[in-house]
Formats: sequence, C-alpha cells, structure tokens
Amino acid sequence: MKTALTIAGSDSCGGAGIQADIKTMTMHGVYAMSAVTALTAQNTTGVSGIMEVDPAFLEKQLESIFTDIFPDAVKIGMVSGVELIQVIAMILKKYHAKNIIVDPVMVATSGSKLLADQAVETLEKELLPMAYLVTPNIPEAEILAGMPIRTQEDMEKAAEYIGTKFGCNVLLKGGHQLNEANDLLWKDGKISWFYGERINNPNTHGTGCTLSSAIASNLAKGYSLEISIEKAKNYISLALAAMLDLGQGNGPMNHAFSITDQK
Ligand SMILES: Nc1ncnc2c1ncn2[C@@H]1O[C@H](COP(=O)(O)OP(=O)(O)OP(=O)(O)O)[C@@H](O)[C@H]1O
Ligand SMILES: Cc1ncc(CO)c(N)n1
Repeated sequence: MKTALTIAGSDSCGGAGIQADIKTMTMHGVYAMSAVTALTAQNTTGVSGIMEVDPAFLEKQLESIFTDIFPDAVKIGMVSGVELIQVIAMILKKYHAKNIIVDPVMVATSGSKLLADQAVETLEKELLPMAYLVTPNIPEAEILAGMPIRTQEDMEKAAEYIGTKFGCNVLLKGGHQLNEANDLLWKDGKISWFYGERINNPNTHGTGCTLSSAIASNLAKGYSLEISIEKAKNYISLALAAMLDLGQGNGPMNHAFSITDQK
C-alpha cells in the first residue's frame, strides 16, 4: 500500500487540516500518517484558539514516522511558527523525503490568521525550495509574489514569479474567483490551466487542504503531476456536489460521497 504523511494543524470540527487530509488520503486508498503542528479550537464559523505544538515534540513525531514507515508523499499544511518550520525542513532533508507539497496556509476560510507574519520569510527560505509543488490560493500568492492578483494574466505573472524565485512548481488556486474554479500550474517554465466547473455550494471549508492532500495521494500512487491535479480537482467537485450541509457557517465537504448511499 502506498503511504502519505500530512504535517499540519488539527481542525476540531473535522473539515480542514489534519482531519481533512486523513479523510482524503484514506478515500484515495493511500495509508495516511500525521505529524500535528498545532491544535486549533475551530468550527464552521471560525477559529477561537490555537495551541502550537512544542517544536521538539514535532521533531519526535517526525523521527518516529521516518524511522519506521517512509511516506511516498508529504503534504505540509498549517505551520504557524518559525521554529516548527525549521524542524520540518531539517527532518525532510535528513530523510530525503520525496513528493513534498507545501500548502502555504496563512488564513482560514473564515478569515482567522494561521501563520505568524515573521514565519512567512522562513517558509519561503526553508520550505519552498525543497517543495515539488506549492499550492497558494490567490491571497497567499499575492503575499508570496508581492503583487495584487485581479486577472488571469496577473495569476500567470504571479505563478511565474513564485516558481522562478523559489525553484518549485506552482499551482495557483482560483477558488477565490467569483464565477470560476480554474487553477493555474506553472511547471518548469510552462503554464497550463486546469478548468473546473464551479459547484454552487457555499460549504467550502477545507477545499485547499483537501486539494493538496488529494494531489499528494495521487503522486504517492505514481501519477504524473498533471494527472494528479486533474484527479484532485475532480475529487473536490464530487465532494462539493454531494451538498453536505453541516454547521452554522462555512461547512465541510462530504468525502464519503461514493459510499454515503450504501447500506
Ligand atoms: N465552488 C467550487 N466549485 C468547484 N471547485 C472549487 C470551488 N471552490 C473551490 N474550488 C476548488 O477547490 C480547490 C481549492 O481552492 P481554493 O482557492 O478555495 O483554496 P483555499 O482558499 O486554499 O481553500 P481553503 O478555503 O480551504 O483555505 C481549487 O482547486 C479550486 O478551484
Ligand atoms: C488546522 C487548519 N488548517 C488549515 C486550514 C485552512 O483552511 C484551517 N482552517 N485549519
């Protein structure tokens, strides 16, 4: 069985973070492992608290994993502080981790800040250069590229800037566009668009976490980056189209869309 590791924060309401990652990897038939960077007290209406894990304890979790079951892909999500990022970079280098996807989580869908300002620089310096793929949404790409993004041309410029500066492939997610769900891949200097049909469902809590975990799962299974992205977008569409409606705010998706109706 192929294996994947998520290094991310826990979302107590189960829609994003580690919980979304494990659900996604499991639904892809990939064995999921996790190293928790932080606990969040969170529900569909927002984040009410964050407790960071001690960096030495994150190191212990990662050592335990890498000395026993080697992951075929690694997804990195919420990492709120400088020292945690440094520990992750050190361990991934030490064990020559492969298929590293960095989802540069900065702000939750609900608007809460999940990354300290001073940690952005460490993320850029330590993690992005070792990533195979980085998956910013539009607001995150604006910060990484230092430019406003309003049009598809802006998206292309920003992706090229990020990919060239940090030496990694870039998937710039367009979920924050009003009428579309089109994502842009910048890979080895070439641009390709992945067009998605926008599903009319306001419950999008965890779409970003789910997309990067689905791509990591597909890479672990040996698919090319392009096929991995195509399949991951399709997974999101099906999970959104299942129209789960839980909670009072921005609700989670239904990962069990293919088995929900089974008796
Ligand atoms: N309503 C939708 N219909 C179809 N696809 C969508 C929709 N909303 C987002 N997506 C897709 O979901 C993926 C995640 O995109 P998005 O830009 O929402 O990420 P994000 O902002 O990081 O997510 P999060 O809100 O979890 O932080 C992308 O592939 C995007 O195109
Ligand atoms: C723990 C966690 N990671 C990532 C996100 C981004 O959606 C979130 N809301 N919570």
